[in-house]
Amino acid sequence: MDSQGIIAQFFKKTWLAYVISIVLHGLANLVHVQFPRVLGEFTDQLQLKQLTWEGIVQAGWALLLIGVCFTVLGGIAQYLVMYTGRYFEFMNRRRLYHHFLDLSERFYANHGVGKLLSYFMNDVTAVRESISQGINQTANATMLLISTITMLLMSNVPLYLVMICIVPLLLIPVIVVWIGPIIKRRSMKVQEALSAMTASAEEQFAGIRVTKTFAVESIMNERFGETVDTIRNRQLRLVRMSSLFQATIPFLGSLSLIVAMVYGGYLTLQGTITLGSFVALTLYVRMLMTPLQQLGNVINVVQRARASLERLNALLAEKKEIVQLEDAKELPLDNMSIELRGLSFSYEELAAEEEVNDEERSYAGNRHMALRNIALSIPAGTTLGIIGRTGSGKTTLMKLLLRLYDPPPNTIFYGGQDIRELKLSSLRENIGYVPQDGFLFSTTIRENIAFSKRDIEQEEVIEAAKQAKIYDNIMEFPKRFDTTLGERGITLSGGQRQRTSLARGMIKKAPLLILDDSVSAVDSITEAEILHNLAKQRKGRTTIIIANRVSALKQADQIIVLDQGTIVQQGKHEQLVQQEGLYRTLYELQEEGTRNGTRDS
Ligand SMILES: Nc1ncnc2c1ncn2[C@@H]1O[C@H](COP(=O)(O)OP(=O)(O)OP(=O)(O)O)[C@@H](O)[C@H]1O
Repeated sequence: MDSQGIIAQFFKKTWLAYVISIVLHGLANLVHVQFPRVLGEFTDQLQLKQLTWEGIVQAGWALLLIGVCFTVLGGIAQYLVMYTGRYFEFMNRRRLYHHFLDLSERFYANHGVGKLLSYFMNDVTAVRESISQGINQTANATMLLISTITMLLMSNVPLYLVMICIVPLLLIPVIVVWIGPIIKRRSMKVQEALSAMTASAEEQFAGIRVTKTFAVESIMNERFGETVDTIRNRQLRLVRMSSLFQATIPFLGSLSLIVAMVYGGYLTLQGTITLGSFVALTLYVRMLMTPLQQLGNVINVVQRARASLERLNALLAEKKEIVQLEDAKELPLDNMSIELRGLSFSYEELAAEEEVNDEERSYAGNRHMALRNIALSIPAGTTLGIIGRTGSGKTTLMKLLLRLYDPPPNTIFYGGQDIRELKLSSLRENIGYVPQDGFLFSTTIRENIAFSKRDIEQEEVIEAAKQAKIYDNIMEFPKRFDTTLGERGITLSGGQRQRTSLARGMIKKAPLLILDDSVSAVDSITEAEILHNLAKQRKGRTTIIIANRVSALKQADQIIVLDQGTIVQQGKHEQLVQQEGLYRTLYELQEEGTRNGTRDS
């Protein structure tokens, strides 16, 4: 999307409001520029001693009428633009959120939440301000400029005097061209610093417990202070430039006024122009200063907003990494067998498709492979167990099965169909995935469990809670299933959170269920009960269980052992414990641990 993208779409919807507002601004200013004319005529009549009491009252009413009309028309025009500006925020925050939902796992792995919040808050607001203020003030200032100059030319003031008075104003475009880009650059730096601060604040709040338990408040305070200092320094640099710019424009206006006073005064003394013309001239030149100041302000704000607009457009131009084919197919639910053929994967993006130099190419060749040449068949309705050291690629394999990252073509098949040819919604709706760190939303327990099926019967929610062995805990909470979690409610323990998340996965009764180390935080007895319930519920359905404890995998139809992204052992529990290797080592260590634990107690 080009940099006009956001703005063009917005004006397409709101142009009428802006047209009305500009017309109203025009009318308001046409009325406003009558002010010097009325005063000029008043002065002439006063000097010629032709002024009567009725004349004074009439001039008073005329000025009052001018003031009221200007206020009402200008006020409505301003309201319209401000109102529409708020609509800009609403429209684009929704649009950004929609776009965020489309972005890939890789994008989120590389961008902190704080940074993304900054787009929502700071950048959208900066653009909105520039649109609202920009349009209001530009419309107002342009109309006032045009009408003031027209009135000046139509007045009795000689043309050469008008031309001499406005010479200093001709310097304005030169200054705009010089300072404008500097303001934009400095603004971009401020937005980046704000973004860094939001990201840092988000991280600091998320890690506040670690900070406190390690008693490193002062270090974190200093670290956060640095981000705030950066903002201050950059903002000061921006403010210095903006102020210089904004002060220069009225200064040039004042120069015009000085020329009008000195030269106009001289011509009045000489009798070349009347006193009324002199008053009108000085008032008109004074009147020119307001629109000039407004235009200076607009240019300032617009330059700042351009920096934000560029950031927003760059974000909106961020492409979806996972793309669904036009003729994508449904997941073959009648055959949920899974086949992995020579699957290798690295998180580092493929540089080969882009123009790269030799050094980068050799780096691409040496990419760290999270998975290497995985070949595996999981017949429909069976249970696969996966075990392996930390960082061996277990979660990566699951993310590829969900197509959160794109696997290479012809490497993952569901029922004989390449995963890349399947509809994303069909794939993900039919897979229940219980991740390691079961994130729960700040809503009720019921809504967390029934996350994918909001209108499901309460009995099913209860059944899922019982199967995941969280039911008894829930019944102890004051509002049971209606208990609110998170910020506004209670905090669950790690084990309770994990089991609630497990219930959320189990209630889906999906053709494929993946448990990614989902029972690690429960004791062995509860683990055995959960696995028993799971085996009953999942009979005839494909299930993948990743675990660090051998005990969780004993019943699996087949088990694979991953090490550094490769399958190093494969078979049933009974076979693997007979073989020399990682599985037996883990088994023996864990059995010994259990025996020691039992003896000690
Ligand atoms: N988003 C990512 N970007 C880059 N590298 C990643 C990313 N996620 C994981 N990795 C790397 O890929 C490798 C495999 O990670 P993975 O999370 O699949 O391991 P795992 O077996 O699930 O580990 P654990 O048991 O500790 O959860 C590791 O070397 C890890 O550092």
